[in-house]
Amino acid sequence: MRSIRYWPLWLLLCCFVCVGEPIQLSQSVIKQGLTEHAEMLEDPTGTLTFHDILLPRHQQKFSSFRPADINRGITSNHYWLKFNIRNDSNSPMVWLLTPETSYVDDLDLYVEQRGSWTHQFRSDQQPFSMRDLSYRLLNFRVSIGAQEQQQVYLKISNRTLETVSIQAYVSEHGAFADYLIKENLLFGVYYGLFFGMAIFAFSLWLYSGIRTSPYYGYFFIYLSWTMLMWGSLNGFNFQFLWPNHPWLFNQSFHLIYLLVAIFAFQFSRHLLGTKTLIPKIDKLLLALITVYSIAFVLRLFGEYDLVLYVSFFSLLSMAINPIIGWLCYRKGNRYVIFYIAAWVPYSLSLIISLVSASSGGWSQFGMSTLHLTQVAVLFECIMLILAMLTKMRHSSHQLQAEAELSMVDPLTRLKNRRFIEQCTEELKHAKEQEVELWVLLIDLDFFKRVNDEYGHAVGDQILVELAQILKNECRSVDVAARWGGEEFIIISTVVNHQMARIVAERIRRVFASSGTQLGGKVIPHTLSIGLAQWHIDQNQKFEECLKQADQALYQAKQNGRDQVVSYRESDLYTERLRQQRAPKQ
Ligand SMILES: Nc1nc2c(ncn2[C@@H]2O[C@H](COP(=O)(O)OP(=O)(O)OP(=O)(O)O)[C@@H](O)[C@H]2O)c(=O)[nH]1
Repeated sequence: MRSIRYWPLWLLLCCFVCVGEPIQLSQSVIKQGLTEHAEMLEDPTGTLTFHDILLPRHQQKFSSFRPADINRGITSNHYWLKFNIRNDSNSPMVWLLTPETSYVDDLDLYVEQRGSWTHQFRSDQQPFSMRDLSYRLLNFRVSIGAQEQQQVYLKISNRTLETVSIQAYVSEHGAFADYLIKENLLFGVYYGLFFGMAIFAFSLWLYSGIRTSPYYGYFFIYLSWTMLMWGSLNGFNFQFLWPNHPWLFNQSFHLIYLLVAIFAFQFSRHLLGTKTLIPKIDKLLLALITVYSIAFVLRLFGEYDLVLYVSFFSLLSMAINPIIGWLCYRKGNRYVIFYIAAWVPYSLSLIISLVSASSGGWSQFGMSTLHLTQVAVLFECIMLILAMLTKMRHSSHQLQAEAELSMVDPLTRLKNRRFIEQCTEELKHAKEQEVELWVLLIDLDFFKRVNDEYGHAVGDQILVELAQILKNECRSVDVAARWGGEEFIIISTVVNHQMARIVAERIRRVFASSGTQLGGKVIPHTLSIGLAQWHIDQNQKFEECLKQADQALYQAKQNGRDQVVSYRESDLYTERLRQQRAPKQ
């Protein structure tokens, strides 16, 4: 009671107490920080009232507010700042006060105006519309007369544990309006880039197949939560997304941190393929994802303090991503280089921001390190997109190589049947090129005997030697392939039947004259060839032509082997054969 009785006296006294250099208000004052201008007092119990603060015993506890005092770590203590504002001009002015962070709970402003104190209260528990200025951060608007000095007390308090910055900024109202245009432009570009990347990632996800490239999906979700995280930290979520839901704004921070970490790890697992490359680390990531998911659910059930620490840890734990990238790089994942480049700056700035925010007095820069982290996250996302595109290119090369391999016969290294089936489609274009296409169906004579007599390995060797002869005798425009077993095929683009026969005869002759060496012995061998023209210009199907070549080959075998028979010579014979084999009516 005594203190209240004498408070006008204290008030008078306080007006003369020096609290550092007053802030000289002018049109160049934009976001003037309070360090070096203010004094501060910490109230660990949060019980001091404004009247208590005015008492000499509390006034004595005020100390100058230095940059190292800005970050208070994780706390729910209350803080008082006192400072003076002067308007030396001849006209009245309006000044604004804004805190450094969007997530401070309550602000009380006491301003001494012509001998009496006015009190204003702002809270992030109030709907956004209650703010003086439609601005992403809490704000006060105060008038000051010409040639006037005002003494100001600002109380900063949080209702729950939180990382606390007690920095606040003073701006001249008109100058702030100009500044706001630039700030909005900058944030517009910033979020525009994020939106662009999100749409790009989503499109790539749909384009590359939702199941085949899940990392695009995880990246898209990670990017979306990252955007929301910075939207919350900058205060835009409350301003634009849910202005009438302060509860949601306050609760969303830690939940979003957890979701960012969960999807960053899910994305990393799928992009890097940690499950196969580094299975132990993959299990660690899965364990972290599980812990963060549990924390997420606990917060939904109201657990606060534990989830707060887990959510900060979840952000911090993302700093292991460059190490994971490095481990995968060592295992041969070369496209990971962009992934590492993405995470190194982001991880470093994230560590600096989180450590300085959660351990008071460590940094001189308050929460301004968050700006650095915001730039780093933009760079990170660009690099991650490059990492994904590189992986996609890498995978398509791999697929191409696999596809090519699947069309090669492993024994002879010639193309195989699958290749012929595929390329006959493409060869249909030869129709316009006015060339004749000839199919040579080649079959070794009495090959079973060779296998039985000399063994399968020798049989294989003969097949390889024949393949080499086919490669040598074919031109680059022709296609030679192993059709299956001891049967080979050539599709040749020679000009006429005579030339086709010459090619076929040459193959037959070279093979017959070059017996296979086995020890000091030479194994003789021959082959037969069935030749048929593929009348592609008459829309003849390849299968039909193949049947004709097969009939010619059949006749070559019937005629005693080691010879070339063209379908034109054999057609009458095969027609007869077909009639003989046709079921009787
Ligand atoms: N060594 C080896 N033999 C093969 C391979 N593929 C098929 N063969 C053999 O080729 C032989 C083909 O025998 P057949 O179809 O009876 O024909 P052939 O003995 O050559 O008699 P004709 O064709 O009538 O002259 C079989 O013994 C198959 O085992 C292979 O990749 N390697």
